[in-house]
Amino acid sequence: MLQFLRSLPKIELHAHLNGSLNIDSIRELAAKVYGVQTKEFSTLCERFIKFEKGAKLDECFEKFGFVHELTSTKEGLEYATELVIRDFAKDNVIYVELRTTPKANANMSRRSYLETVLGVIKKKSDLYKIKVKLLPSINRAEPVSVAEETVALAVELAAIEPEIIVGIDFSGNPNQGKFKDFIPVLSKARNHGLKLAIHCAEVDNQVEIREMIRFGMSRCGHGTYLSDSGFEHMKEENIPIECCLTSNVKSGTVTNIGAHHLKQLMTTCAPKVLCTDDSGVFDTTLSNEFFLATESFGLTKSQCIALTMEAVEHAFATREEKMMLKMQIYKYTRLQNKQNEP
Ligand SMILES: CNc1ncnc2c1ncn2[C@@H]1O[C@H](COP(=O)(O)O)[C@@H](O)[C@H]1O
Ligand SMILES: [Zn+2]
Repeated sequence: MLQFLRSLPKIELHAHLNGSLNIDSIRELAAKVYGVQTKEFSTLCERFIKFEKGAKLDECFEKFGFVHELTSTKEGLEYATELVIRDFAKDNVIYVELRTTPKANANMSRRSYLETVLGVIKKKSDLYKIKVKLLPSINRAEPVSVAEETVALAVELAAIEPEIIVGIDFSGNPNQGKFKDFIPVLSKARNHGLKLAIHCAEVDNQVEIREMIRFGMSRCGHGTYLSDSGFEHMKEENIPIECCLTSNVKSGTVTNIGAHHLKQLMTTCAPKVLCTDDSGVFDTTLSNEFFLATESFGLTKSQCIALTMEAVEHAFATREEKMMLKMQIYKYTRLQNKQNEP
């Protein structure tokens, strides 16, 4: 099964750039760009992917600082972006939507941050035979003024690269910031044609969940604490829940894999996609997330293929791109069927 899942051409719709750098790539990045190969660094790397039982979501957010240091220079960010693209491609992901929060520091403005990531996507996608889109992220823990700058940049750059910048991600620590404050800036993004992927119901805040549902979104990140009527609403509106199994379990928002809402989404035939969230921090791959789903919920190979096709449907891609992706998946499944013929 694992071999089948690794070779299956896959679609990744929920991946944070800085969270997707796996431990080997972090070491590679540190060595190549900064020449770091000390023992202390190795200890930091090991601590990075270690989660104590009963970890809290807040602890995850402290981990990002480690990678953010390594991507705080243009060179570091460039190489990190390439490594993340390479690693998804290695796992046979044929289409990935990367999301990332533009950060300003002494080395880069938010504009140059986004332009740097965009530049690498343009230069490297063909090399790794993977289609890459970019969703600039709004970090809800930061002031609204930062979100306004991010959306203004996204709108401007999307006009130049409409095939790459296709939406906005609303993320960050759900225990910080108020969704309501971001409604005007998110509306602006939507009015300019950008799709919205919103982290919604990652924690149990029913007032905010209702505000988000009322506002609307193209895709829902996590959806863990949606009420029954919330789940129904998402189904009626054909809004998929981006399910991130390992992320939810390791960060403690879901008590154990068996309790994950993917099970309910499967039984009710509600729209859903399987994603990694932060494959580096949570030490996983998309193949691994599928494998977990097969082990925990008994998903068959054909259900995994159907889930992949469903992800194509919900991708922020053009009709032509979706056709191409479906063809690639179909080709693989036909080959599999042939090989299994007696
Ligand atoms: C675990 N669940 C999650 N919930 C909410 N936001 C998350 C997240 N995982 C990651 N991020 C958001 O993505 C950033 C890292 O990637 P970038 O620096 O933007 O590339 C985090 O700092 C956080 O803002
Ligand atoms: Zn996320």
